[in-house]
Amino acid sequence: MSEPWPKDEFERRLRAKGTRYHIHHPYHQMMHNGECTREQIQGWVINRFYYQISIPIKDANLLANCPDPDVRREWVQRIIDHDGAPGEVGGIEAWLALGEAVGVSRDTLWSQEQVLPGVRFAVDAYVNFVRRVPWQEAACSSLTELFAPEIHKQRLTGWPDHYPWIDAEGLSYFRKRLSEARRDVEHGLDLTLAYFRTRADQERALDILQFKLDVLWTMLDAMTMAYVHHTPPYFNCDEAS
Ligand SMILES: O=C(O)c1cc(C(=O)O)c2c(n1)C(=O)C(=O)c1cc(C(=O)O)[nH]c1-2
Repeated sequence: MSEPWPKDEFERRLRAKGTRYHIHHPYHQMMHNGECTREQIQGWVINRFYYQISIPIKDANLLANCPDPDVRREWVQRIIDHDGAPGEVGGIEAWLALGEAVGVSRDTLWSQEQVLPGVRFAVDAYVNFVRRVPWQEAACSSLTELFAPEIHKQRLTGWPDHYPWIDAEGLSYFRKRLSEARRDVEHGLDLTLAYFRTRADQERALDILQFKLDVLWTMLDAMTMAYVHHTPPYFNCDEAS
């Protein structure tokens, strides 16, 4: 059997997975290059809302499987980050404001009527994965956040120039996530480096991270089919045909 990688090499291999992050997906590149139509931006915001509201449910499932109070005390902050607290706007509320800034009402977002089947399947696969695996594997699956600060930064710097019709106030979600993602990923990475010790474990961790990268990538594939190629099934397609 192969020797385990030293921690720094294991971490390097996890970080190397960034080449498969959805920042490189053509839909994301279009968005970043200012090539998206209003409908394509709106479609992304509508579909990503399903991810946003599923994240706290995913984290509640991890907590439900975790017997360690120290980990739970730290992890529960992720739910509060999204749901908010007295005097503190949460991520879900910030995403609703993003919706309004791009011309999508709160009711439309909450209705989930325009969530594409492929997006729903991908997000549900993530929540169900976390529900059924040991909590340490669930923690590892959050590590795509290693690569998230860069993508949030890109939006904060690029969108005001490319999409002046979007009220800049609406971008506060991305600002908020910059610091939260950095903190979360430190915790998630420490847990992962400590738990996955044998070479087989470490390879399993890389597979888990790849699964999560695939979730994010697949969401954008579904959006590409609907909003770039106008391929059914998507919201309104009956009327369009
Ligand atoms: O906008 C993005 O590209 C992006 C990516 C990710 C990610 O990498 O999973 C998350 C988020 N945003 C995000 O806002 C967020 O709250 C979040 C939580 C998690 C997670 O897996 O627990 N990922 C992400």
